[in-house]
Amino acid sequence: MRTINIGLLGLGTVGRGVAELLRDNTQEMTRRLGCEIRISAVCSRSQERVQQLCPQAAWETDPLTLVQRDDVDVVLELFGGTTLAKDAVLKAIECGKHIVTANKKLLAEYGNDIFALAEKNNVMVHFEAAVAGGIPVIKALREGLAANQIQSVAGIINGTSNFILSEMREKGSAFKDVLAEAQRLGYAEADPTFDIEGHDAGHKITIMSALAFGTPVNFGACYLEGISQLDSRDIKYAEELGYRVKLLGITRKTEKGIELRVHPTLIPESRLLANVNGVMNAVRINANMVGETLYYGAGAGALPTASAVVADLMDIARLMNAPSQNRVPHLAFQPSQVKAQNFVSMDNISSSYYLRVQAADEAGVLGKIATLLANEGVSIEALIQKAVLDNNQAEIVILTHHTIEKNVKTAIAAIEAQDCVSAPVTMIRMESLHG
Ligand SMILES: NC(=O)C1=CN([C@@H]2O[C@H](COP(=O)(O)OP(=O)(O)OC[C@H]3O[C@@H](n4cnc5c(N)ncnc54)[C@H](O)[C@@H]3O)[C@@H](O)[C@H]2O)C=CC1
Ligand SMILES: N[C@@H](CC=O)C(=O)O
Ligand code: NA
Repeated sequence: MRTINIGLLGLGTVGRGVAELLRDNTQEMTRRLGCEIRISAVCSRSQERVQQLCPQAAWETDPLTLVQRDDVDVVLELFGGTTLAKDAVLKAIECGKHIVTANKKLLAEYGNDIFALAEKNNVMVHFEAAVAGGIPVIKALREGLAANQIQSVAGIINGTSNFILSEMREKGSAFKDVLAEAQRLGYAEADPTFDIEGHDAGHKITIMSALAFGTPVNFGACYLEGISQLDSRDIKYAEELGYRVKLLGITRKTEKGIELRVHPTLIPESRLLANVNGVMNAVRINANMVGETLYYGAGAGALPTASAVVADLMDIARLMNAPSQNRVPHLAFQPSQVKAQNFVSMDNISSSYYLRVQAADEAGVLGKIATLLANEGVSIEALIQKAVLDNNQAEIVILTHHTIEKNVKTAIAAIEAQDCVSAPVTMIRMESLHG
């Protein structure tokens, strides 16, 4: 029976998961695949860990040496980061080795160079684990939905942020307290900036946007706004109005161009996405033939992520001897058809908005605010006045109809300039999820 030899870079959370999966599922995988997968070499900082998890594999300390070994056919890049991981991936491709990576940062920032080099060297780079971990959403975008024109992708694609938002809603806790809890439970990184400021979700939606619309990967075009500034009051008020607040990655094709953004978003509580809680992920894709499809599951964790890594490995094993035209293109479209397109600036996106205004609790204030919104063509869908605060202050919560973002921003600036308004206006975008 044919054997595919693997070189494994990194034996951290995901690397360990891969080693355990290959140990526990070998028989079933071989039945499906018709060939054997063997880890022949591992680059890890600890030899003891290699002996413990991959006793049959050689220990390498230098990633560039590992990728050049004759007994490595496919390199699994599970280091993370964009320094050594990038050097090792590029070197491996130059040596004609196929790649499986879980590294969304690497692909969102350097994917174009990596895929171009892979095309040139006739190798495959697979990356299912990089987006929504164990959920096969890359497979869906590249293959399952290949007969469609994709219209939009929207997803809860950062488990740490979703855990924090779920706890804030259920327990009314403050952001910083839940973050500490997420760190204690091991969900968030010691430096959780990447998760909570939207970078991780931005990397993932950037990759999905390229696959959906046939563009180069363009992380620079992605608007990022995380959850660190969210106040639990807004989550509570949103809930009273029938909405949940989620950190969404959104990409959408419009007449003006492609929208690509990550930000906290109000979603009607009846929608499935609004009910994805804790560390779970979900991605909703709208496409012109199939309509709406939704993908839900574990977006992180050793074994769910390993499930995606090893499925990629199995795809590569099947296609290794196939002519290159039989392979699925890296960015879903033929390389010659991957074309840059206009991205819509945030000022020009169309959305509805949740606004919270803190103002003097006196006659005429509501009317003044409504007029300032109307002056910019912003129409109000709902308006409630919340509890009277100290010092004769009230909070006014407004939901708007769909409008262009720059109109809302101009209206907010005018509202904030009023003497009766005593704090910056809170603005959260709302998602109608109509495609
Ligand atoms: N942890 C998760 O649930 C998920 C992780 N990912 C991605 O998978 C990749 C790996 O993530 P984790 O396993 O969580 O990270 P990790 O930090 O647990 O593991 C990385 C491992 O690589 C090792 N490493 C890094 N540079 C090395 C070097 N020069 N020589 C030897 N060893 C080196 C580290 O010591 C560590 O053991 C990242 O790109 C991450 O974004 C993707 C989806 C989910
Ligand atoms: N940090 C990520 C896990 C990997 O993608 C998350 O919290 O979802
Ligand atoms: Na995935």
